[in-house]
Amino acid sequence: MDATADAPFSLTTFLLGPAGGVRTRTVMSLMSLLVFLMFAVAQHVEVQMGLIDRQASHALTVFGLTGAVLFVAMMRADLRLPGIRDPSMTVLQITFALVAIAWSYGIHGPARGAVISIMLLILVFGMFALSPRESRTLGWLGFMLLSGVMAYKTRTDPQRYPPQVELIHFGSAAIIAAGVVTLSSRFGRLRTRLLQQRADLTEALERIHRLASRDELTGILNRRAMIEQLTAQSSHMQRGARPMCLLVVDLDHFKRINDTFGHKAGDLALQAFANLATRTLDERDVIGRWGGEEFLLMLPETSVEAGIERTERLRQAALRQPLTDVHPSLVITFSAGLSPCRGMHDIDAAIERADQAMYRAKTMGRNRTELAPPIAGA
Ligand SMILES: Nc1nc2c(ncn2[C@@H]2O[C@H](COP(=O)(O)OP(=O)(O)OP(=O)(O)O)[C@@H](O)[C@H]2O)c(=O)[nH]1
Repeated sequence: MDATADAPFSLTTFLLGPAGGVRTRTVMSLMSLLVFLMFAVAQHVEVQMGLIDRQASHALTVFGLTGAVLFVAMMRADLRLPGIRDPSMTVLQITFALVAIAWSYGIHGPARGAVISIMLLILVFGMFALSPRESRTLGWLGFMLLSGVMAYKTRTDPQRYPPQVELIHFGSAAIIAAGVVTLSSRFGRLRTRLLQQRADLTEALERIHRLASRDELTGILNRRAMIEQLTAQSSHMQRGARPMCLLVVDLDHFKRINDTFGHKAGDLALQAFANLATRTLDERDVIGRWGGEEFLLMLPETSVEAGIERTERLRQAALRQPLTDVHPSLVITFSAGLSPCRGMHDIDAAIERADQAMYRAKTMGRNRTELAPPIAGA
């Protein structure tokens, strides 16, 4: 491999352009220039063998090589022609090649049969880059150009292009054109189906990811995704991030809401609380549904004092926002337990401490926050 390929002012970059689209297109156009060069050599040999007229061959060679060099220059300069969106100008390049092929047919005399198969090759290559409509149009264009040259030559040079032979060649060209048209339609359908399948697959993967990480009712993280977040944050702590606080929140007398207003109202209350917490807490805070009417909140890089202050903010916000959709005076309150978490090894223990503090808040009358007792030896 060329070690200088991507260096800022390397020869490769100078000649072929920066790595990426421009370089790929330049290399492709260089390859078609190479094909035109090979044709020029082949024609030269045919001239030597007396099969082609020297002047006619010369004119075609100049036409082919000039065009191919121009395409290389346009690709290298990333030049866009007005009205052509495709930076490779595939339609234009193939049209140019088809004109050269038809011209070549007109000068090749006895060796002209081979020219028809080269037209097929060009059209089949085009199918991979073009839309079915473009492929079909170019298929017909190639056929028309060849037929035009055949008709012209049978009139002007019937000795070398006898009508009977040209009829057979015309039939071959017609079969090729019909084949290209049919194949391009099938190929187009296949491509559309593949694109659709890819879009479906991407959507299904996104859905699976959502289902695997989100709580279906509230849309916040589920327990599994919450554990992942806790693990990620504690590894940040290992790399020097400040300690985090964990908060266990349990909605008060939730059974009563269900029993009084129905299960659907209970669901609404859970959604309302999840929304409120997401809106009220800091952007970096993460909330997950831990189970039933219990939530776990992770407050990264947060001191105990700041954690208490944030929990209080949430509690006050809940008091100010009655669940009017269910009942005008229905207010959700919660009991919470807060505990600092010292790292990866402390996650389970910190959740347990916060849980116990939350139960203490329940026994102390609910609608309050309790702090877990300091950790022995910390
Ligand atoms: N509507 C609804 N209810 C749920 C859901 N998950 C759990 N619950 C209900 O939440 C209630 C929890 O009741 P309890 O554990 O007795 O607690 P509580 O009534 O909140 O009382 P305290 O926690 O002591 O304040 C039960 O009635 C569960 O059925 C849910 O997804 N939707």
